Amino acid sequence: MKPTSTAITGTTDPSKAAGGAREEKETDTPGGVSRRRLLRTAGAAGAGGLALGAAGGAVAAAAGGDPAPTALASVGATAVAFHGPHQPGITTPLQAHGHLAAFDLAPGAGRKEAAGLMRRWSALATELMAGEPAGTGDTGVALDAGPSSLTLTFGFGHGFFDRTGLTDRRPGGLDPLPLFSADRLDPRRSNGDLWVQIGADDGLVAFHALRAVQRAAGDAARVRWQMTGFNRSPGATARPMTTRNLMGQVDGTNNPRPSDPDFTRRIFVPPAASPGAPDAWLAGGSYAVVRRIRMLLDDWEGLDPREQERVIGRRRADGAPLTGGTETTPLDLHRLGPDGLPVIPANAHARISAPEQNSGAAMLRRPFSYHDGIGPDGTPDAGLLFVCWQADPLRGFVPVQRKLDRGDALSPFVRHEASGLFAVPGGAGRGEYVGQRLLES
Ligand SMILES: C=CC1=C(C)c2cc3[nH]c(cc4nc(cc5[nH]c(cc1n2)c(C)c5CCC(=O)O)C(CCC(=O)O)=C4C)c(C)c3C=C
Ligand SMILES: [Fe+2]
Repeated sequence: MKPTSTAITGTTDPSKAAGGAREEKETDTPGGVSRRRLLRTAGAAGAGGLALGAAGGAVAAAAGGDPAPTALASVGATAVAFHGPHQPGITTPLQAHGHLAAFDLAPGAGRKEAAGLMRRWSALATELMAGEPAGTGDTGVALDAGPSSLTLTFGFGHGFFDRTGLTDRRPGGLDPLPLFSADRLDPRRSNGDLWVQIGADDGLVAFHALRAVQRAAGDAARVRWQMTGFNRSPGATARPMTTRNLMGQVDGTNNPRPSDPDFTRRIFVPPAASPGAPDAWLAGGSYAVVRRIRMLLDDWEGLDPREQERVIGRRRADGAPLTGGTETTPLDLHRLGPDGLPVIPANAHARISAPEQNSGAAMLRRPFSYHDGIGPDGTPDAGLLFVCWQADPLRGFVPVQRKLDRGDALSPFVRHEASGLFAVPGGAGRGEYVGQRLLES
């Protein structure tokens, strides 16, 4: 099916918005329409503010001809840049579809094979994120679609450094996370030598990228685990909103914002004190903590909605604090109710996890919901693929989770089932691959 669109809002890539100033080769779809041309059409329409009717393609088809290519909807046309100071997929707005995958280097594979793999994956990410096919052997799954905000993000786990003979370059932030008392972790679905996060606003584009990543791994690495998640689709709500999780809560309100003065310091690894420091290669990178957190939805949904709100400390309808205001009003942690007790309970999740309760510890939460079917007892295997980003896990996830583990009102309704910690290198410059500064040092 050819893409049609109802409105075009342009892309995040100025070269596309300008109507295809880029030089890459064009590739033909089976219908004879170049994907490159489709993207250019979208960009040109976006630049001119043109709105196209969804019926356009249907009219052409009814006339018996091959329908003229029409511009992609803005959802499909939006492209995220792969090259830059930081990898994509960290500050990129949440996408509707996500895949997380961990790989282990294959027996016998070492630094040379790891470097080759990162070179291949970086080239692949550059193509796919621009809406290009994955080289000559493309599977065709995404042929009709634009980049759809696709991002690919790559990280290294603890074992990667031993396997590649780079143990002395392993950053301290990769020391294993402590085991928390409520953890019920499955080691087969935890950690891994390499980690890939894929996000896109189209399910086929996301799957296509996952499959291409797996194929490009070749003999160098094997999938250790893979998880699939989702978020709200762009355009599903009347106005852009913070997404909801599967408990129905507005989730992500009090995230650090790129406009915050301390955002970069909190989320990205600073330049090393000396160029020879073991983790100098990680400057501009970040650490991702990944947790598969199952929600015990039957228990949660059995709770009175007012009790649900006290568990979090925010209203379910709009995410506003129980102390009043709107979603973005700060929590008033000191306000007492007529009973003399805090309006936001002492064990409310938002209170316990707030930076002011944790010596300023903060992280950028960027999760996907997941649903992996319904068990024989009727229980949904559903919850949150919790992904959070920070410059140092010991000043982000760890102290907050330690505190949540001791007395979070949400704990009886969730179960941490898998965990991963990955060092995510800074972004690649043009002609560079992700991790090159480590692997070729
Ligand atoms: C260790 C870190 C955290 C885990 C694990 C975690 C799990 C988790 N959270 C929710 C739902 C909500 N969390 C909210 C806020 C919030 N959560 C964390 C940290 C972890 N959450 C932080 C740092 C914050 C921000 C606190 C603040 O500054 O106010 C909220 C409120 C809305 C918001 O700010 O996003 C909700 C809702 C679930 C369901 C969950 C595990 C499944
Ligand atoms: Fe939370």
